[in-house]
Amino acid sequence: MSSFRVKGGLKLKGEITPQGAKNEALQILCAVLLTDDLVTIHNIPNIRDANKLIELLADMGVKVNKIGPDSFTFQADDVNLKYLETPDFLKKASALRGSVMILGPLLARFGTGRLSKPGGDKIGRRRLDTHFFGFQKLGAKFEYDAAQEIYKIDGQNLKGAYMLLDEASVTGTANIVMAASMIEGKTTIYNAACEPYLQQLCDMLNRMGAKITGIGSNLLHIEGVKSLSGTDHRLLPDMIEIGSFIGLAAMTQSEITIKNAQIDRLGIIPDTFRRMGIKLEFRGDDIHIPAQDLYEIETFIDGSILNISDAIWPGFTPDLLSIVLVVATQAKGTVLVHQKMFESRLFFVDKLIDMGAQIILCDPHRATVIGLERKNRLRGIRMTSPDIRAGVSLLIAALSAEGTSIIDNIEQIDRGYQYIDQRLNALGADIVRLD
Ligand SMILES: CC(=O)N[C@H]1[C@@H](OP(=O)(O)OP(=O)(O)OC[C@H]2O[C@@H](n3ccc(=O)[nH]c3=O)[C@H](O)[C@@H]2O)O[C@H](CO)[C@@H](O)[C@@H]1O
Ligand SMILES: C=C(OP(=O)(O)O)C(=O)O
Repeated sequence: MSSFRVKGGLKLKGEITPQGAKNEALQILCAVLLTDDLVTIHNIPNIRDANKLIELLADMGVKVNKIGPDSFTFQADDVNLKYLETPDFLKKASALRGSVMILGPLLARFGTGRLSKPGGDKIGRRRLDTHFFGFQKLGAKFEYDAAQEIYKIDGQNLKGAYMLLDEASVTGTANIVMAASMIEGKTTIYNAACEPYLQQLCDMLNRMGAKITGIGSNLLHIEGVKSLSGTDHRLLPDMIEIGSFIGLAAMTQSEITIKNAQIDRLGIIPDTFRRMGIKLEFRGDDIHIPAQDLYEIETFIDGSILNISDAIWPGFTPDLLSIVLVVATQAKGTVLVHQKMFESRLFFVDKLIDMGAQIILCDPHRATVIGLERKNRLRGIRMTSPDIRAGVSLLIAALSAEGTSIIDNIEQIDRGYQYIDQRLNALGADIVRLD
């Protein structure tokens, strides 16, 4: 288990370029299984989850070649389906959440798929029902071996169908879209997730020869095709990393410019930080955050306390609520953070309270933060990172705190933020990795 030693209280300054998007990478990497042609992907972040998925694909027989610092080619022309039965596959697949999206491509292309319970953050119940409901609608047979925790999915001659998803699951929609793109007939998915990463996946599949319309909406139409061909794809900048850097700049009173942020794909994220009183300036496609002594959280029009909650896209992503929460600890004003999707994502506030923050955890889903207005600094402490986004929030808290903090279990942070210590140190932070 590795740790970060973080010296607090330093102001950062400079430019930072966001990495390629983690959650897009996981969808796009799985899509390489849909064709025996060459697929080239650029801007792949060097993070644990992407690397583990690339390794898994290689173990399945996909030919993987690194052709640039963040560019890879993939060719799935000789997939070893027998490998799916091995304990090695089941162990590796369960190490990350994104591996679940190999099922759709495997089903469409080979009529079969196997997976052990996928990993990812322990941030509450993370059911997969929507994925299997969708596959079943297409005619697949689903079996869950509870003793071994293995999901089995089989189905030759699948046929397109109409389906109304029980929830707009992000990875579920990606999985069903990939399965439906290469089977007979027309599939309609209503209540589909529609976030930018899914739009990117659908655009990529269309470039490969798929026929998907309704992209960007919650009603997708997919006309199945017989085969898909190779393509070239570039991942978007990671919007969660961008939000994290906005929060970091505000908390540490730093002047930071986030380069090439693809602002048009960030949805409601910039305005949500603006509601917290953080000044953001768009300079072309860069986001400039000036050093701010104090930021004041808005109230609602009637004067009542601001409530920031997550919602499916185009609502505010749940992955940035932990950042919002930590940023609020030094603001002027009060905010109610309501994490509707996940029931275990707010427990990390006890660490912020130990650091001196004023937070009332109302219940597992809601926390009220009363900003300290910088009258008191947070204090550096030793703490453990429970999940990827709480981990980065604790890192932001530690960077703004008085004294030194140790953050343990930083493998969680490494899951989704590439070279975060080196990149922030280049802006003037003092973070030491202790192995
Ligand atoms: C690898 C990946 O891409 N992970 C992301 C993906 O996870 P993932 O695809 O696993 O998340 P889902 O969209 O399936 O659902 C997330 C949670 O929200 C609940 N839910 C979902 C939809 C809905 O309409 N109502 C509802 O309550 C689900 O029951 C579940 O507990 O999307 C999540 C929601 O944006 C993000 O937090 C994850 O970072
Ligand atoms: C929860 C997240 O990731 P995963 O779905 O991979 O656990 C996240 O990226 O915030």
